[in-house]
Amino acid sequence: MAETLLTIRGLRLSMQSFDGEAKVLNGVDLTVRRGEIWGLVGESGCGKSLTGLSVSQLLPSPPALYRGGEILFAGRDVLKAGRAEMEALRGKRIGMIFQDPTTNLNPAFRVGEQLADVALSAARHDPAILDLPAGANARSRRKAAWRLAERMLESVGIPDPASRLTAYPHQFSGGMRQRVLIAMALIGRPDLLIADEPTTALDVSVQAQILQLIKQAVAERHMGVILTTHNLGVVAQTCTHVAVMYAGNIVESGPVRAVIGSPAHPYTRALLAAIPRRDTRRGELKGLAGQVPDLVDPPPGCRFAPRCTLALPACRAALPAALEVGAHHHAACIRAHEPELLHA
Ligand SMILES: Nc1ncnc2c1ncn2[C@@H]1O[C@H](COP(=O)(O)OP(=O)(O)OP(=O)(O)O)[C@@H](O)[C@H]1O
Repeated sequence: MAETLLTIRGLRLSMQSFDGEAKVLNGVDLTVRRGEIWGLVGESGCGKSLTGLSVSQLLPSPPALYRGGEILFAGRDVLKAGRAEMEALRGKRIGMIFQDPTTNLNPAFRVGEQLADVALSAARHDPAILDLPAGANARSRRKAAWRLAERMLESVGIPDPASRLTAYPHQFSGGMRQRVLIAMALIGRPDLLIADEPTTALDVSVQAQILQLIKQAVAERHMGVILTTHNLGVVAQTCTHVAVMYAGNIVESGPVRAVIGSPAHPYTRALLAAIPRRDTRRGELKGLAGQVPDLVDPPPGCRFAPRCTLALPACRAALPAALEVGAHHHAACIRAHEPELLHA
């Protein structure tokens, strides 16, 4: 089995708000190995982004308050890592791509400068990135970083990369800016890539190209990826594994084929049933009946129980444990072993 990169165990996170403490992650467990692309999927507000932001430790505290659990990466619990250590991990071993490329590129600087800066910062932790002899001076380091930036732009399919390095972000289309951000996230050769809704703002054909780039990067570099998305079509097309989140819990997880082909949790089944067949953005989640619960005062036991047509009194008594329903396939539902019922 491939090397484990990330283990999240029992992660509990609260966010302070005017109404009180919202219990936004309620014991999240997730393991990512090299070569795996994990889709984190679920309705808006279920905790997908906060899971990714917790791994990269990008949430200010307050409002974020970690109430338990651990996030093991590179032999370290990142919840206990200091600021400098986290900056080193983010610069080098964890790459990140976010939904809106405009907010992550500085409009005042040329794209090449921004890429070269990231390369130089990553090279502080891994000098091999610049492929220079030891003791190279600052000028040669800057030149090498610029050359690397050009190669990275080329690798993400930006035509005429040498001249594009001197352009400003506003001179790129949305899809091209997202490619630049992928280049930026990959330039430090990360082991883990966290891509938070990387294609939501893009049109369907550009979306497919960007997802293909992520798949290609995984094949070439053998990274692990966490990809958050509302779109089960994106998961089916891109991911090797999927974790379905509901109100701060992973309710079902496993290989994509198993989860989408034989969903064992009523929430996963409801999500799949809610995909409109003729939608051009196939796989986009539409609203389900009922609402995601208030997380300041969440329902006891299974948080999906108030919306679940199969709920029993026992579902409201305790948070259900994840049951194995197939090879590496788990569902946190006390009725997960009742296939006749679930497939009724
Ligand atoms: N800065 C914050 N302060 C208070 N609550 C927050 C903050 N950020 C997120 N939350 C709450 O935490 C919960 C989970 O948010 P998160 O952004 O992880 O959801 P998500 O599944 O990524 O949703 P989306 O798909 O809309 O991005 C939501 O109820 C949200 O309102």
